[in-house]
Order: sequence, then C-alpha cells, then structure tokens
Amino acid sequence: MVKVGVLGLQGAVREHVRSIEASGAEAIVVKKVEQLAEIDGLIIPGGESTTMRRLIDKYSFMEPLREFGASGKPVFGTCAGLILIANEIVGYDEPHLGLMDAKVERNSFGRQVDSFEAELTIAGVANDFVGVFIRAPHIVEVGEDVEVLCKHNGRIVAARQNQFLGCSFHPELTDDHRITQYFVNMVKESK
Ligand SMILES: NC(=O)CC[C@H](N)C(=O)O
Repeated sequence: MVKVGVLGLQGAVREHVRSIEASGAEAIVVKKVEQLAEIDGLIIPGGESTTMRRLIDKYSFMEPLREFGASGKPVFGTCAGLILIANEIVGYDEPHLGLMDAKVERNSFGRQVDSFEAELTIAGVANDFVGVFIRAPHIVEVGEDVEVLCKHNGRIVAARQNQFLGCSFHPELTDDHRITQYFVNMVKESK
C-alpha cells in the first residue's frame, strides 16, 4: 500500500487523512522532517498559507520539502497548499516552495463570495465534482508543461505539472474522494 503524507503543521489535516484512507492508501500526518523519508507522496492542506509558511520555517521544513518535490515524489497542494507550491504569487516578491510552474492570486473570488460551492468538470477526474471554495486562490497563469484540469467562471482552479497537482478548492470537505483517488493513483504510478 502506498503511503501518503499530509503536512500536519496547520489546516484541514484530519479530513485529508480520511480521504486518503478511503482512496486505498495509508495516511501519515507529517509533523517532523524525518517523516518525509517514510512517504511516497504528500498533500499540503488548505488553511492559511502565511501561517503555514511561518511554521514551515520554524520547524525547518523549507529545504526538505523542496527536495521532496524535486525528487519526483508527487505533491498535491489544496487551497493554501496550492499557494505554497506555486512558483509565483501575485503581489509577493518571493514564492514559498516554488515547486509548480503556476502563478496564483490569493483570496481571488471576492468578498461577497468568500465561501461557495460549485459543480466542476475536472479533466481525468469527474464532470460533476462539487468543489468547496473557502477564501480560495486561483491560478492566473501556468507554464508550458502545466495541464489545466479545471476552470470555474473562466478561472483556472485545478492544474497538474508532472508530479505536482494543485487545486483552489477543498476536496477533503466532501465525501467525494475522486480527486484524492486521482492523486493516490499518481503516487502509485510514480513508484
Ligand atoms: N481555505 C484556504 O486554504 C484559504 C487560503 C487562504 N486564503 C490563504 O491565502 O492562505
């Protein structure tokens, strides 16, 4: 059984564990750098990217996470996790992990619609996936070898570049595990 870690510093960790287990993989909550050696793929959850970044620095996760991504092991960033893996953030001089060739904008769905649900068509995953968006980012631009998997109202909300997967919404907050299953399959294929 493949082992999928969830970065457990902050955010929606438990829900991802449930979703990983429902997708036929073993879930490991990663709270220490050494645990990265035990896992075959990693989910960086939603939460608050600035807080998560502070904790990544505090617990010396920055370089180990960059190396994990560079090693070819799959990384899935959801919502704040997407902001963390992107290589450009609108309004910021520096990205965080800078793993995926995508430019993201934070809190980009406006104040009136802070949180909402939308039925999405996600290439290779589903054409009726309910995405839960909570002060969500969106992807403004992607590099050449990034595949756009989903748009909502003309905005990119899911994309994949080789071993990196990112989405604006919170797939772990519904009982629909199909995008987690898609990621678990990426992890299996990378072994
Ligand atoms: N639900 C989320 O992960 C929100 C992301 C948050 N707005 C941020 O910028 O980090």
